[in-house]
Amino acid sequence: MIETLDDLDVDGATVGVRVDVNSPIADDGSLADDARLRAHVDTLSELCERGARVAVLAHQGRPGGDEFVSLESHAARLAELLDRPVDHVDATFSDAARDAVRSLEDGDCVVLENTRFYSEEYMEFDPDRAARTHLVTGLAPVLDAYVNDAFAAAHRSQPSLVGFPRVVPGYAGRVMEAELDVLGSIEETPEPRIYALGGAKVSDSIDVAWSVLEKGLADQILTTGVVGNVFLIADGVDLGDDSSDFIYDQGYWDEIDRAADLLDAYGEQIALPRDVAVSRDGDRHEIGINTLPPQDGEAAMDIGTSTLEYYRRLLEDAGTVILNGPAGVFEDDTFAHGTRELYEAATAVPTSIVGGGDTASALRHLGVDGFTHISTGGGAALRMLTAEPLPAVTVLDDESDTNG
Ligand SMILES: Nc1ncnc2c1ncn2[C@@H]1O[C@H](COP(=O)(O)OP(=O)(O)OP(=O)(O)O)[C@@H](O)[C@H]1O
Ligand SMILES: O=C(O)[C@H](O)COP(=O)(O)O
Repeated sequence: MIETLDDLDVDGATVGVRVDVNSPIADDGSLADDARLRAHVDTLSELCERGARVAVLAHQGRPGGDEFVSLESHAARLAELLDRPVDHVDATFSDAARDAVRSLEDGDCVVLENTRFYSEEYMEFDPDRAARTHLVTGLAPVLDAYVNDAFAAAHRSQPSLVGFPRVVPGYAGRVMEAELDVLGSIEETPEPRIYALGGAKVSDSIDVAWSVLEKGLADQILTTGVVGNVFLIADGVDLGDDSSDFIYDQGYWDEIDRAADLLDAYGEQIALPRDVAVSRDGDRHEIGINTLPPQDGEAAMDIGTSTLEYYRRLLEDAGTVILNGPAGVFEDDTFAHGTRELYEAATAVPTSIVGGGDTASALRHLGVDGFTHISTGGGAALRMLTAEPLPAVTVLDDESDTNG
């Protein structure tokens, strides 16, 4: 049983709080979206109000990427959201970091620097080895407790996620608790259970499809987005050179064979698009599967109206729907229709769960709400939706008996 903030004697304790505020970054280096920061406000406010001294740990971006930046602007935004001063220190486990943490008063909060500025944090370790990294051995001596609220990163076994609970009593924060409550009991959600898999991460979606069909978790899979296009090609549909080239360029050509194997094994449970939308003379133009391929220069950018009608009918009988990935290129208004309508229809299902950080921001952008649960996690949510354990959760669970 994982311990939560309810089990933590907070008053005057110095608490390291791992959050996931990995966010889109604008060209000028500022935060382009604060949704992930907002998600952690409850945990951080509660700890500060209960008198903890809070040291926030987080990563941002990946080494070498455009979004690999300091957490300075995250700290400034957190100060606004928490309505209290939040300092930023440009160190994570050095003397400067320890001094900043030691000088906290009850209710104070400091954001330490991007954990991934240190190479070990971008490696995966087992928890014992992670506990011996510089990050953990450097910072743990000034912490009385460790709270993991970073559900969206819990599929990574990186030091700041799995190392601390080995050496400091570990607890789940409020985001982690809520996510585990919903996603940890997928098997108990009402049946029939439909998984709607779209977006562009084709290999991840095929992994999920295999796993949930094999385990009997899914009664039906609805395919959309690039995932749907790959399944159509696997089923022998000629989507034309533009869609095929796109799939090839994205490195997903081999996935067509995996999709074909899946169709052989579970074809009756996998629904494929019945039409697609392309851009013709600057307008949306829908083409039925039987009249494909499209003209040169036309790629399948969205599911069409017949597909939506078909999928809506299937959703009418569902007890649970689990959605991941947009149904089309939702960033372009012309092709946002499929995503908006499919997700809208899903809100009428008794239990509707959305996995995926990018999907969540798409829904905000499209103004669709009313789901039972929208996960803060992308990869982490996908892994839980297949009922697979997350390393950062497993270690909290393993250590909970030894918490003081
Ligand atoms: N038919 C299509 N052709 C090309 N791109 C598409 C198509 N359908 C969807 N996409 C693209 O897929 C992208 C989103 O896919 P992705 O798999 O990253 O979503 P996600 O699951 O929400 O991500 P995350 O798991 O990070 O939350 C969008 O940028 C969208 O434009
Ligand atoms: O955005 C995410 O999915 C998490 O923050 C994990 O980031 P990563 O995929 O770079 O490890």
